[in-house]
Amino acid sequence: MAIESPAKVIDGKSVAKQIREEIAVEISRMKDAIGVVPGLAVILVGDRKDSATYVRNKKKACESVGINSYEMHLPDNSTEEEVLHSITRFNEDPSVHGILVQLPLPSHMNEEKILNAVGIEKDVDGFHPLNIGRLAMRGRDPLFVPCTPKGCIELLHRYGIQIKGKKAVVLGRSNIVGMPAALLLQREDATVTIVHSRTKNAEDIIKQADIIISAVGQAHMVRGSWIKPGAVIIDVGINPVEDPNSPRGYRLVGDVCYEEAIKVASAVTPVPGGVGPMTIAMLLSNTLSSAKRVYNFH
Ligand SMILES: NC(=O)C1=CN([C@@H]2O[C@H](COP(=O)(O)OP(=O)(O)OC[C@H]3O[C@@H](n4cnc5c(N)ncnc54)[C@H](OP(=O)(O)O)[C@@H]3O)[C@@H](O)[C@H]2O)C=CC1
Ligand SMILES: Nc1nc(=O)c2c([nH]1)NC[C@@H]1CN(c3ccc(C(=O)N[C@@H](CCC(=O)O)C(=O)O)cc3)C=[N+]21
Repeated sequence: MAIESPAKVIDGKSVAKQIREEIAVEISRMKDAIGVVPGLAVILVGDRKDSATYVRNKKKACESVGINSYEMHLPDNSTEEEVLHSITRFNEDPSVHGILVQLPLPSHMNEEKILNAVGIEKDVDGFHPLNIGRLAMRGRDPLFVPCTPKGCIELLHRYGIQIKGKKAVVLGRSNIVGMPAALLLQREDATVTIVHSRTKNAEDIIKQADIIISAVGQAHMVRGSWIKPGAVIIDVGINPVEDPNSPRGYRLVGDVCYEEAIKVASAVTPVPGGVGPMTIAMLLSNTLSSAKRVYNFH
């Protein structure tokens, strides 16, 4: 009987902690040398509970590494002009090096118009079309790479997983995760296929992948039988499922059926504790590089 080698858990939580420690060292080095402390501004519109939690976590993470954080909380019924006004203020404020507009915005707002207003040199989310355009072009470099896809690639690098020449499948094509993740994998010389809601035979395509990055937002969609033995799985999905045994009444699971995947794959990220903490670590990293760029400090 063949002995299955157990899949390796890709521990995003501990890698993120290590990255935060590296960032903290850099921040104190910069403060000592030139007296500058990086600043991140977060704009939150409305009262979505999940968004409020994310914003709180980002603030805590800033504090833990020594980044100044500024928060603008606007009510759900604010006008687009009010949001644009806060963005302009932060664009002009020299103590702010990164601006993040928490998504989703209330449905009456034009997301494109609002995200375009963030100065590209402070766009630490990497959502500005000019940043995405540069990410897509050969020989060009964006000022900032979107945090979640960057966190996925960073996990692969830190676990010594080769990307070059590999077959990668990305599930999902959103502007904030799937599409930039596919662009990044391609820049790393993977051969990339994107699966979305209109894809036929998704299972067959996924089964060929050496590397899977999943960002569809469908609990447990990817089953163990869809995975090639030895594949590496980065599960971005964060999906609440009912769980009467959990104090909140629900728990979070990924897009991939973890219990099945761990038996087939060579490495898997858990949810929670995988990509989520990396997203926040990359946001801190982008904010630090933004401040370094302003002062030409290396
Ligand atoms: N860990 C982290 O840091 C982060 C996690 N997330 C999580 O990642 C997930 C995806 O987020 P986001 O990209 O914003 O989501 P979106 O809803 O914007 O995009 C989902 C994508 O998945 C595709 N899709 C949906 N259902 C299926 C299906 N059954 N088969 C194949 N493709 C499908 C959609 O296809 P189509 O384009 O055809 O509609 C779309 O491209 C969510 O669970 C979210 O909570 C998001 C951001 C950060
Ligand atoms: N402008 C903008 N930028 C974003 O980057 C952005 C956004 N809007 N809107 C929402 C999504 C979602 N997102 C997450 C970040 C961290 C965790 C995270 O840290 N999760 C933990 C814990 C989750 C928990 O327990 O609640 C984990 O997976 O271990 C999750 C999700 C960033 N997003």
